[in-house]
Amino acid sequence: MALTDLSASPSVKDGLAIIVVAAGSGTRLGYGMPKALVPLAGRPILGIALESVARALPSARIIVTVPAGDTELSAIAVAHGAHAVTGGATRAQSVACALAAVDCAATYVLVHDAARCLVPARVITAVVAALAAGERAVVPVLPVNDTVRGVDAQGHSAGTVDRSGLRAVQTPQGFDADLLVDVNRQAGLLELDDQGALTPVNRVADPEGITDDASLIERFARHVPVTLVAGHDESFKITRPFDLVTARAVLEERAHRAVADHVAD
Ligand SMILES: Nc1ccn([C@@H]2O[C@H](COP(=O)(O)OP(=O)(O)OP(=O)(O)O)[C@@H](O)[C@H]2O)c(=O)n1
Ligand SMILES: C[C@](O)(CO)[C@H](O)COP(=O)(O)O
Repeated sequence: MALTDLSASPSVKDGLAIIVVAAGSGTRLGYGMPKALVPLAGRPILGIALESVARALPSARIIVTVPAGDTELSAIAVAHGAHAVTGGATRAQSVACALAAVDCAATYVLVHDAARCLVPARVITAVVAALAAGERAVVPVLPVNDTVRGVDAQGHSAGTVDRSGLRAVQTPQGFDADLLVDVNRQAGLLELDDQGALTPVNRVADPEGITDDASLIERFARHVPVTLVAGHDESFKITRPFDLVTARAVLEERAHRAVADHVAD
């Protein structure tokens, strides 16, 4: 399918920056290296994530967060035309580090997990299209597939939760750039230094309950609606070892499809 390069459209061009957060340690994956460096079908997760982003947004500026002291992920970022910055102790702090490095010309900022490296282009373009249409905070979501149950302090069931009103949240999440900077400042994740430049604040912990970027909007800019768009099964986050099995299967399926499409042409 030919995709329109939304990042080259007059309303979006020059104004779109995408932050790819890759500074996590990957503890739950258990490879003893940053998750974004773990190979998937012979290529590091970060490289695959950056290719997914570039397929949808060939003209966008990309900022990648990397762990302190890293050289390998930075080299991958630079090889893909992105800019690498050292991230923070938590995901939210890493986003703040990247925001401080986004130049002030940005109108829109997308924040994407490197760990969701197989995100289809159509999800990214749906987020950008919603921003270009005037939405200020956009989140891709999926319905919840399983029955969801609460647990009490003893570990017993506290009853079934009505999942018809629940959605599982993915990335990239898209924002009006000024709004995202503003809520990061209100949350104490960013501040202005003596020269008036945005600087990340080293914190012991994140503000409570802030697990994604849109939570900051809901906490600190309640008047701004968070718009939901359709996510995708293939945007799942590689978190535990079994997710690598799924990711390999997705890549194999895509390779088969590409061969079949080529033969049919
Ligand atoms: N200090 C951090 C923590 C996380 N991330 C990024 O945020 C995304 C989602 O985080 P998660 O899946 O929790 O990654 P890790 O923190 O690496 O995983 P774990 O909790 O298992 O260590 C990942 O792309 C990760 O690299 C980041 O940039 N900086
Ligand atoms: C931001 C996120 O991908 C939304 O689902 C997710 O919350 C990040 O993962 P974490 O395990 O909560 O750090």
